[in-house]
Amino acid sequence: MTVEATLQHGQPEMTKRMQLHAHVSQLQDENGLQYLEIDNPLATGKIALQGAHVMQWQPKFLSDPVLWLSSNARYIKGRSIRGGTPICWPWFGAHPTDSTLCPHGFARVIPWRVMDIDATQTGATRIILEMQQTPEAQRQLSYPYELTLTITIGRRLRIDMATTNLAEHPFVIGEAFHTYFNVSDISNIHITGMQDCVYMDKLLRYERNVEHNALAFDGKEYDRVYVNHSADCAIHDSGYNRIIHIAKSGSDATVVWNPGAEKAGSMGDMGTADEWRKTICVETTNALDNMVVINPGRKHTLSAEYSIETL
Ligand SMILES: O=P(O)(O)OC[C@H]1O[C@H](O)[C@H](O)[C@@H](O)[C@@H]1O
Repeated sequence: MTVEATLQHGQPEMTKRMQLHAHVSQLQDENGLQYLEIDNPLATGKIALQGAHVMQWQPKFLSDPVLWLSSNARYIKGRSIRGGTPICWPWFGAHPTDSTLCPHGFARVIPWRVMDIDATQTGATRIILEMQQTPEAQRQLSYPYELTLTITIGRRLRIDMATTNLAEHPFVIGEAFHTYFNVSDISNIHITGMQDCVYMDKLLRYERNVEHNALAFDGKEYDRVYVNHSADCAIHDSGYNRIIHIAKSGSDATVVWNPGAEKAGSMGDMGTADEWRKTICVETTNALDNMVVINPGRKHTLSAEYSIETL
């Protein structure tokens, strides 16, 4: 299959498969990209090693996936996959001084390597990945650091990203789990946990306002950064009769984004027709007012845990 055909159909063909653990296989696609497929008694999941990108997670007690994955996502070296949980690191949004560098940082398009796989006491699968120090990564950030991601796939999905400063000076990072949740329809949901919080509206030149209500969506683009927001939040979905709970730590901002019809239509990888209506990004973040300073020899961890309550 050619790259063009891959773009059109959204799902690349797998050419190699290798069992790494009782519940984990490693696959390689026709473009040379590697993936992990997880199937344990509690859940199934899929991770792209480019970007340490959780593409799919579905607890076995649920009939609908929790993460949204675009039907025309691109599976190409150096491109981020549209859907799942892209990792934004070491900056969020545009690079502060160099607009030629990858938006949301390079960690989402660099290959990561598997460091360890084990099973937890509850039967979940825990996978530890480390970002590779490729020339492309070094070109964009020259000082020494270590970046690891621990992904735990079970009835809950937990992601912990640890940044260790190996340099002799402090450094500052922006970061996020840019998670695309699967919802029945954007008009069926509301999000709680942001009431009384200050947000910066990216669509109004970062104007600040206070959020008074639960968040609701009318199909127009929505792009807000809730600053100084370290509380948990929840997506209430009256169509799927479920609540997605988002618990977090090491995060002082939350971004909520949906492109709306017009922008989705211009993006090229947001799926066909109204697929954009089936997702909302709720991003566990440190950005803008809440970037993180990491001192030499210190480690900072960003964590999110997603769980589902059926109604
Ligand atoms: O297209 P991407 O680089 O993945 O970014 C997609 C979106 O990510 C975030 O949520 C930002 O707040 C948006 O401004 C941006 O459009």
